[in-house]
Amino acid sequence: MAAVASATSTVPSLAKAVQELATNTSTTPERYILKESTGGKASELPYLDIPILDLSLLNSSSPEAEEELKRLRLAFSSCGYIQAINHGIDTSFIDEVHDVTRNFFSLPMEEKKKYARDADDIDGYGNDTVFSKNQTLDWNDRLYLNVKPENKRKMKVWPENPKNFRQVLVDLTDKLEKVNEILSKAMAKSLGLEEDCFLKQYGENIVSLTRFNLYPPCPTPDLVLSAKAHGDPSGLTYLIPDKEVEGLQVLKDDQWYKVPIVPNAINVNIGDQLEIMCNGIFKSPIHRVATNRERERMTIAVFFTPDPTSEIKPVEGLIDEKNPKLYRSIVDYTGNYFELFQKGERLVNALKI
Ligand SMILES: O=C(O)CCC(=O)C(=O)O
Ligand SMILES: [Fe+2]
Repeated sequence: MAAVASATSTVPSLAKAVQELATNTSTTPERYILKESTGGKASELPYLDIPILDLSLLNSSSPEAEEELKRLRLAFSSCGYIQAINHGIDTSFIDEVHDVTRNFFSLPMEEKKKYARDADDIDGYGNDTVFSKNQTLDWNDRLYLNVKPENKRKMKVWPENPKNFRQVLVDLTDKLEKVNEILSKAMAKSLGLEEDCFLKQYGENIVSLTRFNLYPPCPTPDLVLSAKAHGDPSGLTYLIPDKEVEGLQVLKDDQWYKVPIVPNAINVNIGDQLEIMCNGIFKSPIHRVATNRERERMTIAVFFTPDPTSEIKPVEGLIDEKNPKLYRSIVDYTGNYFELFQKGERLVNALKI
């Protein structure tokens, strides 16, 4: 699920990867079975009409730029998601990202376990962090890596196999950081604000972490989720979706919707910290990941998050007599997020005034 945790697991991590459990195609271990219904079969849910935004226009002075900024504002304030196209990242590079992800997860288990996360850590290869005995677990294996700032990299869990893995991850982060700058400025402009106002709140050292997700087929898809409902604790989240297999679902007006796959698009969603900075104008969407009986799914989620020492608060320019401040300020949102998440609550809501 969500971006980051300073959480420590109170129960040792699972011995078996979901990938290993998935080789038993008839039963799902009890620990993964949801106690409440998912609200209907994934295949029967409607699609969410997520606006497709041309990022090359946002960054231009063309007459269409103004129109695209309006669409950006509308998208982020209604569903909290966009499908970003013309983002400046070549299809051949996205293919390379998919290839290194697939090649890593296809390695023999002993090889992958060389990069296993420690029980009390978040970085590395593993599965759902276990906090309590009755927690329902997510049907997912993941490789979680802090990339920025550089001194937060735990190189012992950075794969050296496939050979180009590390370089691809660093390049992906650099490319998306540029996109993040363009989008953060465009978001500010779309609200009539000074263009650096969100980026400033990221502070000295922007945090970037990547989560490589593997969602193996699941024998009981209607009873199991690959990621429980959550909002991301990030500023913005960039998801490189699987090219063929859907799974992401978004909650809007109390209804779950499927997110369609748009060729070459990157899904971008508002995280909780940007919702606070925007004083609630842009919404951090609740989303989850469904399982699939037949097909494996792989995604790559890149989170950009403010420096944990930076104070996050609603931007002054959005506050006046008619529009009061709606959230209290917070330092280290991410570090405070997980405690409430485990209780089924949201920190972003707890900060509401
Ligand atoms: O894989 C997906 O579709 C979404 C993953 C996600 O929501 C997350 O990693 O926070
Ligand atoms: Fe997420």
